[in-house]
Amino acid sequence: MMLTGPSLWAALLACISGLIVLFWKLRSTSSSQLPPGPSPIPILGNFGLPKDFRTKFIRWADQYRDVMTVRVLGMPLIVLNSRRAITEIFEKRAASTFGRPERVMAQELVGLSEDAGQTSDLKLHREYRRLFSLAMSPRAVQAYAPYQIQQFRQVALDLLRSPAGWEGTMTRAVSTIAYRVAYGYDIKDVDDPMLVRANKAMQITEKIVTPGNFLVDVLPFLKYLPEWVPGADFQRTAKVYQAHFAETREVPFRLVEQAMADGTAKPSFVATLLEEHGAEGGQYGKERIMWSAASIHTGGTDTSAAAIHNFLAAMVLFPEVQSTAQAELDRILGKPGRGTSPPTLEDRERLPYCCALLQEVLRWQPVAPFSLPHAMVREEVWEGWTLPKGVIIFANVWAMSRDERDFPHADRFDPTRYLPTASSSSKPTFGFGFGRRVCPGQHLAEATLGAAVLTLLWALRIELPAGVNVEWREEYGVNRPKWFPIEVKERFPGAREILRQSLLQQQTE
Ligand code: HEM
Repeated sequence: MMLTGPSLWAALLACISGLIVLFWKLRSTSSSQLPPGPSPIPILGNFGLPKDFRTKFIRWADQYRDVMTVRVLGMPLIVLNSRRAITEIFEKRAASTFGRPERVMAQELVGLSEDAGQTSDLKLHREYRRLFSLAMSPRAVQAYAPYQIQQFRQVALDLLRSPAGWEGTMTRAVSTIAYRVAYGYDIKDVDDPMLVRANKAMQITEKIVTPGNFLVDVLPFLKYLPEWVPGADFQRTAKVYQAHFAETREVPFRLVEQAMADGTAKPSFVATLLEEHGAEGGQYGKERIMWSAASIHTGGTDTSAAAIHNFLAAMVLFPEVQSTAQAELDRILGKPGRGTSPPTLEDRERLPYCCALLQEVLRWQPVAPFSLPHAMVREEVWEGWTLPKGVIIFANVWAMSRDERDFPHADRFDPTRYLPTASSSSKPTFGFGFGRRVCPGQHLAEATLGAAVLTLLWALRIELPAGVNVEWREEYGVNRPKWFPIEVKERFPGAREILRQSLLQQQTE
């Protein structure tokens, strides 16, 4: 918490008033018909941060079925446990469930209420979604395919040289893709100030959206304290953060403007929108374009990197799946060797097993096991249960990914579940969220994952050293494995040389 030093009177008063507000809210919500749920542990609620919280959420989903209420610090949270509830509540009642939770520090004080992923302002959110649908459509993202492929050819070479560095190598590749897509900017290396600034912005975001880091989120009226009051140092911190976010948005945007003026701009999200709507951004204005471009790095980096880390874990834990995918590559593209070229994203449509493998990565270890929280913007009643205005509501994606009715032997990594057959067309995919908030970067993300899957499987054989276990981080947010050692070999003699040559050739094109 950022309340330190001689803040004590203010804090004490704040705490007492806060508790009154909390209990008042609690009383008023508990009098309505909330969905059933596990009995709350007084004050702490259901989240004593149990080690096995995922198992708990599966058990609760079995017990309470479609929709349940869990309580954190006595406050109710609604959880949707089934596809039926998601269709009925997140999709059919999307206008009521599209909000985001209120976060005083992040949104009001740091100013992220204008952020595409955080705003609950209907008009603003619509504008962002229109910008994304223009410049992130399946067609628009095709322009970035060569660059995505190029990045993963480099990743394959880096893995051969330094397998232990896989986490950083893959994360750097997706950050680089994000900057190229957003601004046409090529990140030079890990010390590139553009990347350092963006990574710091991501760290700040994580800090300010994590519940419990700032007392002002629990006791919102503290936001009225002027910054000179002892203990109100969060006000100064908020200003520093706000300035950092503004710089992160503005510096690369100005570079695109300059490059467009010089006639040297590369294709990018910002360049596309400024070309389409004029230098001032037309009906949207520059500000909206600036904010939406910034969310490509914030929304797309950690998530895409985690999905690729999960892919790597699947390949070493299920080597027979790795072999089957490689057999498909060889059958369709021809035996690799001298005179052949690595796959491109256009090959995806001829490679159903590799595409199914990608979907299975997102099911087997969903990147966001509880998706992102939405908030009710108005009250709804569903099957007799009240979903009150203002309440946080989220999807139990983890339990759905482990539902044996949809996915027999759900812990097994089995791409055949998603092969294009009559029965697989009804298999749920839920890795990218729901309703009006569904991830606008899905097509870009799938192409990035596709580039990783095709390139790495074509060039490399990746294995787990004997006796090594793969474990997952027990976090509520992004789901990814802990670091583990890997062994990486060329899958055929000359793979390294072909990758190098293809990169040289791409540079001259
Ligand atoms: C494998 C990679 C990715 C995964 C698994 C993923 C997943 C998600 C999920 C679960 C949500 C929340 C949806 C909801 O609230 O219902 C989301 C939202 C979002 N994602 Fe992604 N995402 C990925 C990549 C990307 C990329 C590449 C971008 C770049 C444009 C992006 C931009 C966003 C934005 C801006 C939002 C907020 C949308 C809104 O609130 O309206 N994501 N994503």
